[in-house]
Amino acid sequence: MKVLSVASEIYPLIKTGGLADVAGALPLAMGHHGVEMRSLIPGYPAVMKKVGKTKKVATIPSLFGVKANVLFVVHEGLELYVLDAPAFFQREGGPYTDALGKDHTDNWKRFAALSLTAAEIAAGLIPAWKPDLVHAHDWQAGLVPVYMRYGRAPETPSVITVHNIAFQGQFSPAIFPELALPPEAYSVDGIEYYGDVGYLKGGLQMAHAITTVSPTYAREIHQGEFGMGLEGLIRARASHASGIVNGIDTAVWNPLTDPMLASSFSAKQLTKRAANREAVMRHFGLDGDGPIFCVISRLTWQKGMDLLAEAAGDIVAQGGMLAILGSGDRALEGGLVQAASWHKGRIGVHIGYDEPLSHVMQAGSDAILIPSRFEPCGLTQLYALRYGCVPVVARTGGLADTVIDANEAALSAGVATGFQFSTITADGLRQALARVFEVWRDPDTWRQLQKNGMKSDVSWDKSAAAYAALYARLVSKGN
Ligand SMILES: Nc1ncnc2c1ncn2[C@@H]1O[C@H](COP(=O)(O)OP(=O)(O)O[C@H]2O[C@H](CO)[C@@H](O)[C@H](O)[C@H]2O)[C@@H](O)[C@H]1O
Repeated sequence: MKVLSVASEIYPLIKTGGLADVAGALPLAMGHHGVEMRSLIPGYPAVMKKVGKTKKVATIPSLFGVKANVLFVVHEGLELYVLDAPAFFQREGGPYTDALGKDHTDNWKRFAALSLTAAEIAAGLIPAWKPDLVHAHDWQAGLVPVYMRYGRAPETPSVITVHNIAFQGQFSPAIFPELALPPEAYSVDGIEYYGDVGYLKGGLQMAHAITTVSPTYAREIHQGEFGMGLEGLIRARASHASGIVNGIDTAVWNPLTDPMLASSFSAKQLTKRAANREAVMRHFGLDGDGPIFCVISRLTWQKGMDLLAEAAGDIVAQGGMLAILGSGDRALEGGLVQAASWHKGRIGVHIGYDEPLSHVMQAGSDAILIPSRFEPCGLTQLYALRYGCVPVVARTGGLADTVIDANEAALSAGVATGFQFSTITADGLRQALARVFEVWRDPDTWRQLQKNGMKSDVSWDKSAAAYAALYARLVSKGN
């Protein structure tokens, strides 16, 4: 079966968050399930530079008024169609923002262009490779099912995956006439969304199936608190929606072979984590001998980083250390930097994005803190499990589905892998930290937690099989 995946970022070419990891790992995992998955991605400068020599497979003379080519290349096992439309994608800055971090004002057009190209590929733009199904990710690809339904591929099944329903791609209705859609598309059954145009809304309405990245989040978004305005639509389409938990690329994230580590290790040689611990301490200027808690995150309200700032002093008071890597909200960044200046040698902050450092932190820290208010799946707890770094997580979304809390029952059954807390407040986090310190003081139990985590199946195997079954069902139905 041929499946076209459409995403606005893909590891290892361009990444701002977890979407890239999933978009980069899923195609490789699907290969083991008889699915030939190719990915359509925008030709940002970083992508064009890294892929090197490409082959032109299609030309679109006027894509919203600009000339575009579709290029094909195989990069690190990924079969890629790159949308080379310099007017849209050859820009300074990130995939969505300019060099100053401001959203491009024409993002609606840039990602409509990506989506329309995907629909054209579904309709046969590249005769040698016509997909049996198209899988769109997040709002940036939200219009893919819309263009397919209203265009020339209404029969080809489509799936949309929601990685975070908080990001919806909501734009002024003034853009509608420029989207090259028929007038009836601007309706409650189409892309109209509270008087605006909603890209994710349109995708959720039109896709043949909806998935999100964990079973718990799939249930949570039925409620207003989590659905963020889309809960009614999610409920109406519940019979077409499901949750499939993310896996991770266990070849990239392998503590035995990871070239980014100071020292490789396995569950049998946990003492070899020590060199990584030293590297973390050096990088963050830490000098204690208690447990190291790490945070690798966007520094935002979603991720509970204000709660972390409130509870940081408690970690130090109990003899722990804290290493924070992230960027995001300026006020939250400032609060954490200030905590570090108050607790020199105990709290270290690195504002920025650093992939190799994130690997070393997972390999050298004792625990990772993830106090998210909501978390569709979460990947850092999965990397942590694999690297013997014990996850301490809020009980929400995929965090609830992937970490087994170290309560008495789970500890005595020998299955606990981390700590969960359900009151997602600074006090809830403090209480969890008290439990963490208690177990930390018992090295045998702590080691057992690490080993259980390292044994957990965080690979794509099961989830790729679930996607393969979903694709097969949709394709065999005729849609
Ligand atoms: N400063 C930094 N330096 C280096 N690496 C950093 C970093 N900050 C974050 N990262 C990395 O970026 C990724 C973030 O993954 P998350 O699962 O937290 O996803 P995110 O919230 O971006 O995406 C959404 O999509 C994913 C994928 O479906 C869901 O898991 C998640 O719940 C949802 O919110 C991880 O690989 C992490 O290591």
